[in-house]
Amino acid sequence: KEKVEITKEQQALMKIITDAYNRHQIPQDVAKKLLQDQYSAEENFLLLTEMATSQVQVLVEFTKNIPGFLSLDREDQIALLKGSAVEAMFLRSAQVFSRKMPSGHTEVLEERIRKSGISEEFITPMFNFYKSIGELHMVQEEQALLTTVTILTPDRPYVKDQQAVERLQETMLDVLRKLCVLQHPQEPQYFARLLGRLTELRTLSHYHTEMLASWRMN
Ligand SMILES: COc1ccc(-c2nc3ccccc3n2[C@H](C(=O)NC2CCCCC2)C2CCCCC2)c(OC)c1
Repeated sequence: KEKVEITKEQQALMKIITDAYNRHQIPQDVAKKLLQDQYSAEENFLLLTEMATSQVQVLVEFTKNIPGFLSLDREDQIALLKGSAVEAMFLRSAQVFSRKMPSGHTEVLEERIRKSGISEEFITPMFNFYKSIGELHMVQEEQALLTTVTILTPDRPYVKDQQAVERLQETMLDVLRKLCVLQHPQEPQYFARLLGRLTELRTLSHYHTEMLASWRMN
């Protein structure tokens, strides 16, 4: 049984990324807003666009703290941000949804989202994803690293130097793999499950444009 050990450098890398991830959170808590009041489909659509916009700004600030990201070709940095923004948004939504809340709150939040204006056909895949993320019970380091791995996807459209992105992503995957083994010793396939979520995330993100276009406005 190989002894898995996170090196000092990897520890430092994880701390930088996790601190940045926690620092760059959405200003106001959308879940609290949704739990407080019921909004019309139009108001919900507006809320979503506001949240998505502020999330993109947060994402840009977060990526500046990923060691090595700013050393990438400038245009590649933009291609990576554009290519991962929707996935990062759904990943953040899943984490918001899966957060521990007082009993009954998650059910209310789910109901508010189901009735928000999003069209029926997307509700099941979206909640399947949210629940599959929730079942992983990720620690914050894993959440931060998973978002980082998503951003550093080499095969985004228009990325020129894919090798450079691949090297960075490999660095993050190595830390994430070790962290998964140490955090979930009883579940050797946990890391594989985690990466499997990224495939589900990419599929869900393909629906994004249609989800917006089919928002039920009265
Ligand atoms: C494209 O279609 C959709 C549909 C639903 C969501 C969604 N899933 C959620 C799960 C937990 C809490 C909020 C959630 N949201 C919207 C929101 O505000 N998402 C924010 C995006 C940036 C990162 C923080 C979450 C809500 C939904 C209810 C109506 C108002 C917007 C969504 O988030 C991409 C996208």
